[in-house]
Amino acid sequence: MIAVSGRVSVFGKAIQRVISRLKSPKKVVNLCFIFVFFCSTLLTWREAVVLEGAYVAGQRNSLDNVATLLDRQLQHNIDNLLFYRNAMLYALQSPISTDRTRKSLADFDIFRSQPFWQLRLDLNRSLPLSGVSDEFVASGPLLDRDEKTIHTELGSALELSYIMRLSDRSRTLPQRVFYASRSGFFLTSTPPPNDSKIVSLYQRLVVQPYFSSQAPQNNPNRSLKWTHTFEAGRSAGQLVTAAVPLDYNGRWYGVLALDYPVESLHGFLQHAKYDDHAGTVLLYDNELNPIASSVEILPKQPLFTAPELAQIASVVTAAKQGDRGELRMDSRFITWAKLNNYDGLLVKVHTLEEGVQGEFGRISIVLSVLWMLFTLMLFVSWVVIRRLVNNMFSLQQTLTWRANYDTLTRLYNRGAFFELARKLSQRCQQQSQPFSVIQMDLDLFKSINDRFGHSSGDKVLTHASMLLSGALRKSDIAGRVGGEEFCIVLPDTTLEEATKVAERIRVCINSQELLLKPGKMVQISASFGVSSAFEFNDYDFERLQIYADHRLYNAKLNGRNQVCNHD
Ligand SMILES: Nc1nc2c(ncn2[C@@H]2O[C@H](COP(=O)(O)OP(=O)(O)OP(=O)(O)O)[C@@H](O)[C@H]2O)c(=O)[nH]1
Repeated sequence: MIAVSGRVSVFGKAIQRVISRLKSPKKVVNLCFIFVFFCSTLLTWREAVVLEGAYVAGQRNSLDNVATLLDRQLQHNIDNLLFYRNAMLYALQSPISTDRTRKSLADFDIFRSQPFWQLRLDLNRSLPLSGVSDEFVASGPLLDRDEKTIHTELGSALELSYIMRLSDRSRTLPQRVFYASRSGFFLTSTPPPNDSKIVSLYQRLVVQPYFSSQAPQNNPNRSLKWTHTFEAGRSAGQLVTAAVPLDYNGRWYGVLALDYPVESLHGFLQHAKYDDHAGTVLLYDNELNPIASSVEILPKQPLFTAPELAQIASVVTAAKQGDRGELRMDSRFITWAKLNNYDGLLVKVHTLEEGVQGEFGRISIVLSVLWMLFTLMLFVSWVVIRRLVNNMFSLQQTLTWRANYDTLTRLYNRGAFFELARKLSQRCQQQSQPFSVIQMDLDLFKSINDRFGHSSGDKVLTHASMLLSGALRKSDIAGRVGGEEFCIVLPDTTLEEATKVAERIRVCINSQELLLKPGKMVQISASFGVSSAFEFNDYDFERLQIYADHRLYNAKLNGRNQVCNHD
């Protein structure tokens, strides 16, 4: 406790020392206000930093919610897709032969050369298999109707058609699931009627990149691949597809895939619940082509220019799946998230206008306004206090001046003059220098007052003191010691030199005529008494002043307007 109070007092003393060094109170006031301004700005800035952190976290959470929701949905669908592949693999491994499958396979053998055909086990509980002719298959470079495996594959697909029929259709993200076989048939969750469209449908399935990309030479890892049938500026008919190959016993049978129409992704983003509902969420593919967005109609101008997209790409290319991040782009705040179950990017763009309208924007505005108000108040109080301090300072200076000077003649008054004269005499004594005193009195001053009035007398006093000051060196000092009596001390000056100075002043005063009233010129004169320290071997100022006064009296007696330096 003692140590703490000791430290505080040391600190207080240090502050006092600094303040005492800053002699001007104006400087102290300026310093105090700068300190308060600096502290308030620092606090506001700290609040702004905290607020910004909360804003960034809010934006990140907002996008995270959408990313997690989309990821969960995609994960569920991909799990289903892999389940369908496993079901096909089990069926290929252990085919089930029932009357119905045998009948369907027999139908296939009958219809296989027709341009299109359809097999269905149970109208209510399974989906139809739709197929094309042997001739069509023979013409496709990736197609192959292998006689040894075709029946087993068809049987397995018929089994799958039961399972696919059971799948839940009430999904947040509408999609289509299908199996496209290299053997010239397909099974889809959105089956076509048994008509000529089957051929064009199958044709479309097997020419798309999601089919060809699953050929062993194109996908040696046999992994899931995402592909897009994408056309910039057009969303109708565009698809985002996840596809897995179906391989068994060294043969590539076909592709199991699910595709999302871009509209369904669009709808998903529009209805996804994210906290602030402000900003635009966009889904990009791995080449940063926009696929879907949370706004109904995207602005005609792309949201990002090519260099901005390149900037985003440079940040996200090194990122792994599931990574999140943010960056600032002019006035926009961009948050991005790489999805776990899709090799694309989810981006949220939050503009400055949206930010200002949001909660954080409002708090920031209030904070800025408060800071500005405080700064304004601080400035106003600074102006007022500075004015007060200025007034006090000039009042103090006036009082100090009045305490030391005579207001009429602007020479030292008696008290201040005697104090200074004493110090000067002591200094000269210490340095064994000569020291002289001149006592001066205006001649017949009373008659000037009587003839011309008191104010004219004042004018004469002012005039005489001005001539007196002008005749002195810098080291000499003069003071008004009585009504029309003046005293001058001259350090480092002998009696002879002082007498010369007195004579010079006398001549100066007497040589000029003074206009006291219109047409009334007067010539004034003064008498002088001079004494010096060497002469009396005495440096006591009061005594020297008395000697000089005595000699002044002699000068008056001898007829005035003269200098007397002896008794
Ligand atoms: N106008 C004016 N008169 C002053 C002031 N102080 C003193 N006096 C007047 O100065 C006069 C001094 O008169 P005296 O002491 O009789 O001396 P004198 O008339 O100068 O005559 P001698 O000294 O003998 O030459 C008085 O009448 C004072 O009233 C002042 O500040 N202003």
